[in-house]
Amino acid sequence: MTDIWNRLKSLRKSQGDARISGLFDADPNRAQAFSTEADGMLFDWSKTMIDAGARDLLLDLAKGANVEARRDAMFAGEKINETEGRAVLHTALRNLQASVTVDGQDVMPEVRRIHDLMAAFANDVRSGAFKGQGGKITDVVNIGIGGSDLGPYMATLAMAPYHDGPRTHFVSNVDGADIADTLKGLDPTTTLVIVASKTFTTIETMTNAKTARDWMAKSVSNPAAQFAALSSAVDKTAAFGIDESRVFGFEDWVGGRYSVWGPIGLSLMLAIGPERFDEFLAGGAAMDAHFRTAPLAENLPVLLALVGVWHHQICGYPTRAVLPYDNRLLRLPAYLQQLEMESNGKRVAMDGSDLTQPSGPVVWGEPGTNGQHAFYQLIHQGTMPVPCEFVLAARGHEPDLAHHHILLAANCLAQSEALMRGRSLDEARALMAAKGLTGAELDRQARHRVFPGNRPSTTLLIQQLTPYTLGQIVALYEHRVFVEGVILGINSFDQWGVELGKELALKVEPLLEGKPSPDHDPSTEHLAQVFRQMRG
Ligand SMILES: O=P(O)(O)OC[C@H]1O[C@H](O)[C@H](O)[C@@H](O)[C@@H]1O
Repeated sequence: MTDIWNRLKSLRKSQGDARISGLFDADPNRAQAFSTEADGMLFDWSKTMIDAGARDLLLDLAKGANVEARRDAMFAGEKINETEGRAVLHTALRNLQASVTVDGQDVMPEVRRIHDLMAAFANDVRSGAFKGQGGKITDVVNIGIGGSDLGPYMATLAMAPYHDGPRTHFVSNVDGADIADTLKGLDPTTTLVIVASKTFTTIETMTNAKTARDWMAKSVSNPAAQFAALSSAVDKTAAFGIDESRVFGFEDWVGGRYSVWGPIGLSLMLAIGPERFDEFLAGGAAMDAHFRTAPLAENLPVLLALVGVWHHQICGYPTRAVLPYDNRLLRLPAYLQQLEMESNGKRVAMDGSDLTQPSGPVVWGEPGTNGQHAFYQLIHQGTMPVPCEFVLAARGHEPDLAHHHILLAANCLAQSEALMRGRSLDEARALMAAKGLTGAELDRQARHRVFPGNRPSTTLLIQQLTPYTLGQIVALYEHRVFVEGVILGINSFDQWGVELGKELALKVEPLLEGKPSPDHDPSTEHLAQVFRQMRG
């Protein structure tokens, strides 16, 4: 492995100032050769500095890290999450016909049973067979945070054209503003509250759940009857008073940020109905099948991961931007931030040794075209390249607004072209000369208008954003994160890095209330003191 890493780094060095556009000049077939199609999607990774030599070495890296064996171990239910002693089987939630054993036990009958219970409940809510104390459920509030919020929230926004159920709302932040703003205007007698928490101990979620119960108790005699719970700690849900008929459980082998496929997806299922939800699962399952069977060189998650490794670990670009040209994928970047950074933002390898390569990159983004009018300035002319990952659907959902869609798509393609091509000093000078400038002023103005170009990007092109293609996209990114983690030797399925802050929050709370709380640093003590003064 060390040898392959070194060869990749020297290959990159040897590229010097070579330009991506030069790769196209050298290989007229590059656009096709560095585009990969699978199950109706196209991943174009030609606008990068990965040439045939780099591609082969990157594939060697994947082989050397035993990506295929680790993948098979994951699907087989082996306990690949070694620091928590758990299997990693979110894939089982979307492959309902599969047979999967954990500790020698077939887990699928229970997965199917819960799936069917959820579907029956969703149908009852949607039809009005399950009622609130004031009649048919009109609104659903999902209370959860992290993986118990980001997945269903992202997917529910993405699937807006398919909504034919109750309105859905999401509360995550412990900031009372979140729940106050959400509940304002809702009718407690026709609202269903879903408490989504894998552990059912997360303080933000429990605090919000109690506030929602108090809110409901002012209007209905039995608030708990309008609550449902999604959790892998089903014993704790009873203490909250939620009847077990509305408790949908899952096992600890479903990680929080991988949990949208099962009970945590209930709000999505309520919004679009169980049949559409199953199409979402089918899209994920199709990506699983592709990931398990396609050769590495044609395997979309593997290629996405290799492009990621190339840009971050080899080229040293610290971040990557995810830029969906699809307004309904508004929350995809936030969702991917958790998926990628919580999974691969780690400094030690599975065996506890220091990582020999940088951990995963910072991931960020916004939908296009909005980002163009905000931060693309830096992407085009800042000193640090930002690899961009564009996502685009060929068709929108508004036939009457097809001209909007063409304009949207034109912007997406134009951005990746501009990033690669840039604008030379000569071109900028010609522009300024055409405006009548001359001499030093022409030079000065021209320099501001130079675009260095040679900035890498990839484009994921899908036909249309449907439940099925959304499932494909989410599973694609999940497996990409997995492959990157395997290549880096990381356990992508724990998140110890979130613990310390949670622990300290419990100790800071008394400090803010002026109660004794030892062992804080002077800055924290001072901030708490001023905070108390400001509160009056
Ligand atoms: O679903 P819960 O148990 O409430 O957890 C919610 C979230 O909080 C934790 O701190 C983790 O960082 C996340 O991975 C998790 O998704």
